[in-house]
Amino acid sequence: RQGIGLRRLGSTADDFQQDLLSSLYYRKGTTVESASARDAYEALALTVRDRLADRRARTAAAQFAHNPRWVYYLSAEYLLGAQLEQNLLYSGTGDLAAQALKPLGRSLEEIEDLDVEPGLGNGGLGRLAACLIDSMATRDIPAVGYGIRYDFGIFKQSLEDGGQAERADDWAFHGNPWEFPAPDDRQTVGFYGHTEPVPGSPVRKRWVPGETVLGEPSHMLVPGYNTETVNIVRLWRARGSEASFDLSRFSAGQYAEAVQEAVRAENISKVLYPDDSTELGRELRLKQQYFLCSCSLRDIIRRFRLRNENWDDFADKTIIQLNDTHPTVAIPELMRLLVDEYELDWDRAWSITRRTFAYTCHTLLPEALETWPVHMFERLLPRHLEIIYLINMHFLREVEAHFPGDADRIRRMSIIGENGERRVRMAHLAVVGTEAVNGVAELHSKLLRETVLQDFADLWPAKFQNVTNGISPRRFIRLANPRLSEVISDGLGGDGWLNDLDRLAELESLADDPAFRERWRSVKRANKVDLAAGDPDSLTDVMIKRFHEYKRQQLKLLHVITMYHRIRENPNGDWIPRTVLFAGKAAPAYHAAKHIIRLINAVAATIAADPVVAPHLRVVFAENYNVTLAERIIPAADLSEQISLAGKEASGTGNMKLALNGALTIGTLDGANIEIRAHVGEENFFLFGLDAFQAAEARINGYHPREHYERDAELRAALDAINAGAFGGVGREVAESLLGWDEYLTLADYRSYLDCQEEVERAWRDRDRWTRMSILNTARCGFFSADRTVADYAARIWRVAPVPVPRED
Ligand SMILES: CCc1ccc([C@H](C)CC(=O)N[C@@H]2O[C@H](CO)[C@@H](O)[C@H](O)[C@H]2O)cc1
Repeated sequence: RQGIGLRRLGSTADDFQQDLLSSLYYRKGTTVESASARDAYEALALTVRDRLADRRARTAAAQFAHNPRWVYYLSAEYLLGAQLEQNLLYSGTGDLAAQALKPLGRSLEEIEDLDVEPGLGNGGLGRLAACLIDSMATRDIPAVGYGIRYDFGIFKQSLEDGGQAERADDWAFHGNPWEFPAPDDRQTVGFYGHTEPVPGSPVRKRWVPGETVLGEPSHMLVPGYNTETVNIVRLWRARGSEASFDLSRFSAGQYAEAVQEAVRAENISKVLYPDDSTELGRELRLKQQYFLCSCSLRDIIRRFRLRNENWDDFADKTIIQLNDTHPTVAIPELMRLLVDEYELDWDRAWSITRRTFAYTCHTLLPEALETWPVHMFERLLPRHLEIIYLINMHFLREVEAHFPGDADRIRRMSIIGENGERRVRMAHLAVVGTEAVNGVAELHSKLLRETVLQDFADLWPAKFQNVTNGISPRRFIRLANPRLSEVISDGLGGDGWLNDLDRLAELESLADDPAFRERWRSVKRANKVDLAAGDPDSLTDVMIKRFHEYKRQQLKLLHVITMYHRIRENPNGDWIPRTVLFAGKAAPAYHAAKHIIRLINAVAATIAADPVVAPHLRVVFAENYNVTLAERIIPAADLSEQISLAGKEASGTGNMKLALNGALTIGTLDGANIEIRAHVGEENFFLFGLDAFQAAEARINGYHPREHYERDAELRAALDAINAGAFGGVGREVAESLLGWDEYLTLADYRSYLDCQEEVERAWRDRDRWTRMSILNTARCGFFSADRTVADYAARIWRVAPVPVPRED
């Protein structure tokens, strides 16, 4: 195929205008006169997409020619956020777009409101995946993200009489102009069925699936910032096979039966599971995980064989990062493909497989570590269970060799859990089948080595690493906070810092400049006016994250109730006006978390209705927290609540986003809080509470939450008020669990937290001190760029180097 030259897309305002009109006429089939707002949005999206596709073509050619080691990021979740603003920024066409929309009588703001965000994730893990693929492109690393194109993303949250209500999120109801369907790259995926021996081969088997579905990919462009590279994220959607529509049944009037096979197939990618910490063990979820892995591995092998024919080069040309245990079944799937379909012998296949995969663990919660019943595996993936047994057999021999006669260790480390129902321990399989295992913050990685995965760290110490999370500065300060970005670019002479976030350190000297501090304060105030959550001069105290008892939104609530009591007891006190803003979703089946949401809204209503307290204190619950809302709240925050029980939050990434935007953190020594405090300086961080070791000790030495209730009058008053029904009779379940087991030592940390909040108020009263601390937080957050995170993965785990993409072909 000879490369015929494509006429390059012009870069002038007129070129852009012409391209927008041609998209409107030829791709939307309408005219300027009759174009709807959505027509204008889609025409604009296609015009911007073309410019990125131009770079994509050159990227694909350069990367293909280089035949590098490819990074494949396998994730069941991606929280990509809204695309238009990002792609306007990354294509440098923001002003051209605003200009070109004028003749259509449309403004960019109006059009941007039509840009939905694909909510294909729950929280931290999904957003991290999006930040990392953004940084891989920005760092010119050849990479592909693989995921699932759920028809329905994370549910839409609304409040109904103070409680969370969920509605299906049909995110692509109006279509998605940012994706390229690629039906030619469809893959066939099998389920159920049985295996048959292959004559003459002791190991190979023939799997006869009982059911097959098609996996159809569509990809979205992942542009790098200030570079030519444009990578892709490929999302798989399940379809019934061509023959899945049963015409005879249809013509017999059995309409449902006629389409049932297709419906069954499509159900696989129908909806994202909304749990972010408790595995429900649903078979459909395992089906989703295998569907993702089988489609992606076949696509990866197809790409490998385009440039390579020797299987022994596979691991040198491929590194697959497993985003938590959710895609771990990819390990036995690659073994199945290499042994059963490509007829490699077991040991050769295993050495390739182990060198191909790496695993990132994102949690410490035992209930979040996935295990699947052996009987479910046997039914759904019979061949994979056989392969897992073989992997386990070889592995336990290795354990036996290292720790002869240590039966208990064998039982603890086995991939198959035998206590009670036999279950496949996916984290064990992930550690055994990969060459690198990492946690997502120093403390988390240390606790992984010393607790949940200690046995494995004893056996393979070199395998365990840490790669502290990071965030995309393009989305979470440049796009979210243009005012602050402008102040920074003025101070640093241009926006180079967006590709080199450590340059923020140059701001430190400006912290002593009163004029700069004044500008800094006015930006924060303007962002608070935009957010309109409350009095822009009040201390905006923000807690935005998924609801979970370990994150301790309940502790923030006890502080609010105590403030409420204090103000009522001393109405004329010199109170600092404070706006407490909560946002976040609870997994629909997580009732304890939903009780906390209900109590927050009841307390908010009680305070709002109280003429004595309302002038000083306001509680707001912002509905339907997602990436777009985060981009609105973070720039307006003064105080960042990172108050999880030490040892429970693997890292956190919201903490990084808030600190980068000049919010001061009140937090425990948990996850990345520790590293944030180390970078911004202890004097610029409000620390409280037990550390991870003390928390573990407290539980071991017998923890009695009632003792704190008895001992602390303000705490007792807060809990008694809840139990007395002071807040619309809501919240008794919350008080009960705190006075009962209090799993996350909320009462133990209450007093230290309250004292720390007084420290916060003392600092707030000194505006210059607060503003200096805020500037220094931003200046010292360079480390938390996802570009640094990706550079760490590339150097220490992926062992890949950037592949530059030429500006012109
Ligand atoms: C099986 C159900 C399930 C689903 C998702 C998860 C995720 C691992 C939960 C998650 O999002 N973890 C968060 O990952 C972030 C990115 O590394 C960290 O910053 C957060 O601390 C961690 O809670 C666990 C269990």
